[in-house]
Amino acid sequence: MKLAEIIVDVPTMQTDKPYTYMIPKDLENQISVGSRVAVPFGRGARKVQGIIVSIVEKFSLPDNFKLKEISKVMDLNAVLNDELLKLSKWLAQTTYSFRINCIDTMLPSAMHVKYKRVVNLIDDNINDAEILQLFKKSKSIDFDDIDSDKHLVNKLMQLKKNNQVSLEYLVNDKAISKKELFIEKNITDEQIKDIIPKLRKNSTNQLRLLKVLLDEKSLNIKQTELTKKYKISNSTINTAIKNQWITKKQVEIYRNPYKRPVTRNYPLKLNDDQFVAVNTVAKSVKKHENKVFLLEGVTGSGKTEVYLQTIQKALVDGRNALMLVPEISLTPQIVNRVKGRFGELVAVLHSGLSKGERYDEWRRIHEGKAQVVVGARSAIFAPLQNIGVIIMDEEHDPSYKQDDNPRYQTREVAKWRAKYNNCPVILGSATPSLESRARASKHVYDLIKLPHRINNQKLPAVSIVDMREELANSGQEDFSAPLINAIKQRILNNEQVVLMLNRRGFSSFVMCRDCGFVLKCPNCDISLTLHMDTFSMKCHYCGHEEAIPKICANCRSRKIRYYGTGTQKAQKELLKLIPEAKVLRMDVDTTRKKGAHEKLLRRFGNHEANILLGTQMIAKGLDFPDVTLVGVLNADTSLDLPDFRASERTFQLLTQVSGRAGRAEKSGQVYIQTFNPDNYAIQLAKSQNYEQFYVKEMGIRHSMNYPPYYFTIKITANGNQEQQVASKILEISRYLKARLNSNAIFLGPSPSSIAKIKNQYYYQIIIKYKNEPKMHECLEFILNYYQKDAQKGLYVNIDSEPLSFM
Ligand SMILES: Nc1ncnc2c1ncn2[C@@H]1O[C@H](COP(=O)(O)OP(=O)(O)OP(=O)(O)O)[C@@H](O)[C@H]1O
Ligand SMILES: [Zn+2]
Ligand SMILES: [Zn+2]
Repeated sequence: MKLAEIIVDVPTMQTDKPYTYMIPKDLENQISVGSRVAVPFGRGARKVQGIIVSIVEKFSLPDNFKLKEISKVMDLNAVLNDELLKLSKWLAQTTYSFRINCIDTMLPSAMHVKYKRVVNLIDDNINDAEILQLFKKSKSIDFDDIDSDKHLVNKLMQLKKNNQVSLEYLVNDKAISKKELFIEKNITDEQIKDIIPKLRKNSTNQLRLLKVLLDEKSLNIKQTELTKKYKISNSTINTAIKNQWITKKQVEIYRNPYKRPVTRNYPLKLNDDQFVAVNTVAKSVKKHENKVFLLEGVTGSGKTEVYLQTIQKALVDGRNALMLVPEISLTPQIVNRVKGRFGELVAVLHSGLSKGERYDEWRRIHEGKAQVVVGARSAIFAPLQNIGVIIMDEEHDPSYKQDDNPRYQTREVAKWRAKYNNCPVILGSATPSLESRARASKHVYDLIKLPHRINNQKLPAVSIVDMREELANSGQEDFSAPLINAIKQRILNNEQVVLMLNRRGFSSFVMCRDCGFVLKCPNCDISLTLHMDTFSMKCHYCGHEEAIPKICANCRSRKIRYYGTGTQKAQKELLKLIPEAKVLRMDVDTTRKKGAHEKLLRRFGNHEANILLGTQMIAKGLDFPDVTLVGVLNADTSLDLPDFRASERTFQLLTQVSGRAGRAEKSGQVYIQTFNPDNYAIQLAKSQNYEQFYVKEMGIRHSMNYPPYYFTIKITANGNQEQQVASKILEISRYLKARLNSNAIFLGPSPSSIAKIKNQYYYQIIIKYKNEPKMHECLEFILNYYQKDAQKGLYVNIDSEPLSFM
């Protein structure tokens, strides 16, 4: 007999210990390692999802030893191969999360299972009116629809005892593949020519159909094509089926998210630096050598072309390629460049796709039909095999770290997969993360530099505008005189402008001018954000929404002031100052609809506007030759964050956005408006000198004992009883202090910077450490030990190398 070791998904009590189940004879052929199954768990009929991690053959079991059987196989083929199964194990260990969690993250969301309870009517002769009413429409009903009705539930439980109804637990996923009806020719052209003369005179519709069949070279036509293009009615089709001329069949098709044809592009002739870069990496690709390259190339130095030609080399060697970009929907330009180069071989995974589209792309990769995968963070788990190179563009980007369980850093996963596949990784950026640059200094990574822009075009000239003076002189706080003049000049020259409003998320709010009262969310410790599109106040954490107040809730004053420089407000302001400007606004409000982002960029590319005004989302990847001016309206907001990475983020953002100017023949100019003109991050962004910034910032990190000199761990506890949460985190802190070296530095325990979200209180400790052989073991203990509290609604989370300390 065959037994399977299965990791099960029991939401209230997670564990990585596999459970053993019998494989029923009739399922033996359908099951393999890496398959998802539904299994009974615990007492009762409850079923949960599980994944098979190994299969063993046994001749007999000890007496009295009973094993439960697998109930159902959820996939026809294993969903996880050997590599991804091993990866899930490593991921669970290094991110302090549970393996089933990791597996769920690795699969497209369409495959995430839904648990459902249904009640089936067994005994038709029940004469209770209420129960009969319940089962009037169908013999099985959704238990979740009625489970709040205690009276009804009691009745049903009684009936269940009498075996008159049964309760069933179902495990289903939402993965639906799309099917379309096709018409298949059943007769040869010769036969058609025979039939035509024999048709009755008035059978004009039949005649038309036969003629189409003669003209159509292929044997398969979509039914919709027959009806729409050739205007053949469904009744004609049905008659033809009766005559056995044609048959209907269902064909599974892949949804193609890219309806717009991409223009083909061809490899460019590389400049010397690019040539060296491509060939250095290609050597490793060829030798199946596991190495990490840090490609440090200034903005507009042609990094993308280096990626594309390296991918080409891998394909020529018969291997596949994985390319990651941050939040891909934000950079349709890059997707088009990859698709335009490699066409049908490319699969794209990103959050802008519908669930179904994502699932289809995933299956294309799973079935080996795609050789190049481009995607955002979670694409690192694409089931691509035989990988020859992994590329991470903008490797410093914060979106590469997942801030929910499993809290992984994509870079680390990329390195793991590269090792498994014996291939190189390219980490590319104009402003590498300090961690990566430091590793390159220590020769853990190989550093490749592209120090010049394409065609030796100069980096744009950056001017810093002191907004303290502007405010004093003209009262202007959004647009300084030099910036306005420069914009007017560009409009006259028919050149283009990119303006960035550095938003921290909560920039627009309302405040009482008399008492300073700010409206807060009743569920979260955060002020509500003003939304002019819906004319309401919203909480970005829990979705709470209410009307914009007219009267202060605190002092009843009517003097409510709207604060914050939202993009809408900036646009209005700008049009007041320059009425002839044509402005496209790009922010969360204007890009909510699918494809809106791409459309805006296309319109800008077509010169339908001379100004693109947006939030951080315009800072990256855009490559428009006529943009000669970039303005940063408020450089300071990211500096104000109480976080040790604030300067690094600010420098990266300013350098990235500056890099949008002067990328082609015309040279570029940048204005950075700031209230902190002397800050080093802003000063160094002026010279766009990454290396200098790196040295300076490393000095500060060293003196403050911050990463990359220290490793960091953040432990958070949350629950709805503040007292319990606080004492839990204290307990954890004591436990660790007793076991770690005395030179480990503890920050906290303290409330998190947003101490309450959705009525949950958050407390945290941060530990900075150098060498702690016991750390891993201690954290695993904490993770497992506090599972018992999860059932009571008290949660403990561990974040290894958190992005921020907030
Ligand atoms: N060898 C080359 N010859 C001519 N043009 C090139 C070459 N390589 C790249 N380019 C062009 O130079 C421009 C900038 O290149 P690319 O967008 O790859 O830069 P990048 O380094 O990725 O920039 P950023 O980091 O700012 O996004 C693009 O329009 C690209 O087509
Ligand atoms: Zn007030
Ligand atoms: Zn809220």
